Amino acid sequence: MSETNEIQLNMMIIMKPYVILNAAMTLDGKIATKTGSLEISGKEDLKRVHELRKEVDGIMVGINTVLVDDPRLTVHKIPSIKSDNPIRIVVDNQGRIPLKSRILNDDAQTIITTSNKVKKDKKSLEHCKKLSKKANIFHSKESSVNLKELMNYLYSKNIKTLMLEGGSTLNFSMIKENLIDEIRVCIAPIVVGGKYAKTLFDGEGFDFMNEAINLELKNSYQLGKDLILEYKVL
Ligand SMILES: NC(=O)c1ccc[n+]([C@@H]2O[C@H](COP(=O)([O-])OP(=O)(O)OC[C@H]3O[C@@H](n4cnc5c(N)ncnc54)[C@H](O)[C@@H]3O)[C@@H](O)[C@H]2O)c1
Ligand SMILES: Nc1nc(=O)c(N)c(NC[C@H](O)[C@H](O)[C@H](O)COP(=O)(O)O)[nH]1
Repeated sequence: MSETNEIQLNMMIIMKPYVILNAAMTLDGKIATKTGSLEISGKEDLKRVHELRKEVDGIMVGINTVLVDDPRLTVHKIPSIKSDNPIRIVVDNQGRIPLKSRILNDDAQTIITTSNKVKKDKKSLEHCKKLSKKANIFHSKESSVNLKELMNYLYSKNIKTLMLEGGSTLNFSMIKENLIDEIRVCIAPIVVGGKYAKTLFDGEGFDFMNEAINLELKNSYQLGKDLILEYKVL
């Protein structure tokens, strides 16, 4: 894993963490069913995911993943100690994380990143005040979190390697901004279908194939019943 790299923000060259997107999907590319049910990968894959969580400095998800899954984002499926847990980051424009969410527990530090929508709404502002007792808050000045600015902020907080764990909307925003360095995907031998089920990348998508992000397959192997594919983003 190369540790750091550079990006351009407002004509300036800034530093960002090395970002690995990790996800589990069905053969038909779904990362959850339309109801949010998500037991996709096998126990061997979950161990691989937790080994990766242990290796990185930070782990990031979008607000919908927190609302749907209530994840801990800690290392708990392999032997570990508290200091193995990466710093957790949630991209949450309006500061909607419920105070009882497991991501706010004491097992690791949490950074919540919000947008200028918070300052325009009294209720959000009050909720964010409560959240700030349990997490650090990064306020983006724009109406949707500026991901390049966020990457630079995380780098300044010593997060040199970052695992991105979804969901589909944040995955697309991150790849569109050229912020992902590597993709590791677990393909489970199942099919669920459903046009409303989330896929690995949703968001608005590109209009033309010539806008597609190019990848290079670096490694592939079978793990239990699943297939692991590792790509470098070109
Ligand atoms: N199988 C897997 O590996 C896996 C992993 C994680 C999540 N999931 C699933 O993904 C689903 C959630 O995905 P989703 O797409 O609904 O939501 P998401 O988790 O990607 O969160 C998206 C939200 O983040 C906020 N956001 C703020 N700034 C943003 C920006 N710059 N770009 C993008 N988003 C920004 C917005 O409110 C946006 O709606 C859940 O069902 C979850 O179970 C699956
Ligand atoms: N590798 C993998 N296989 C799956 O079958 C699946 N559904 C996920 N999904 C990841 C998602 O981010 C979940 O929200 C967390 O895995 C929740 O669990 P934690 O308490 O954080 O361990 N990941």
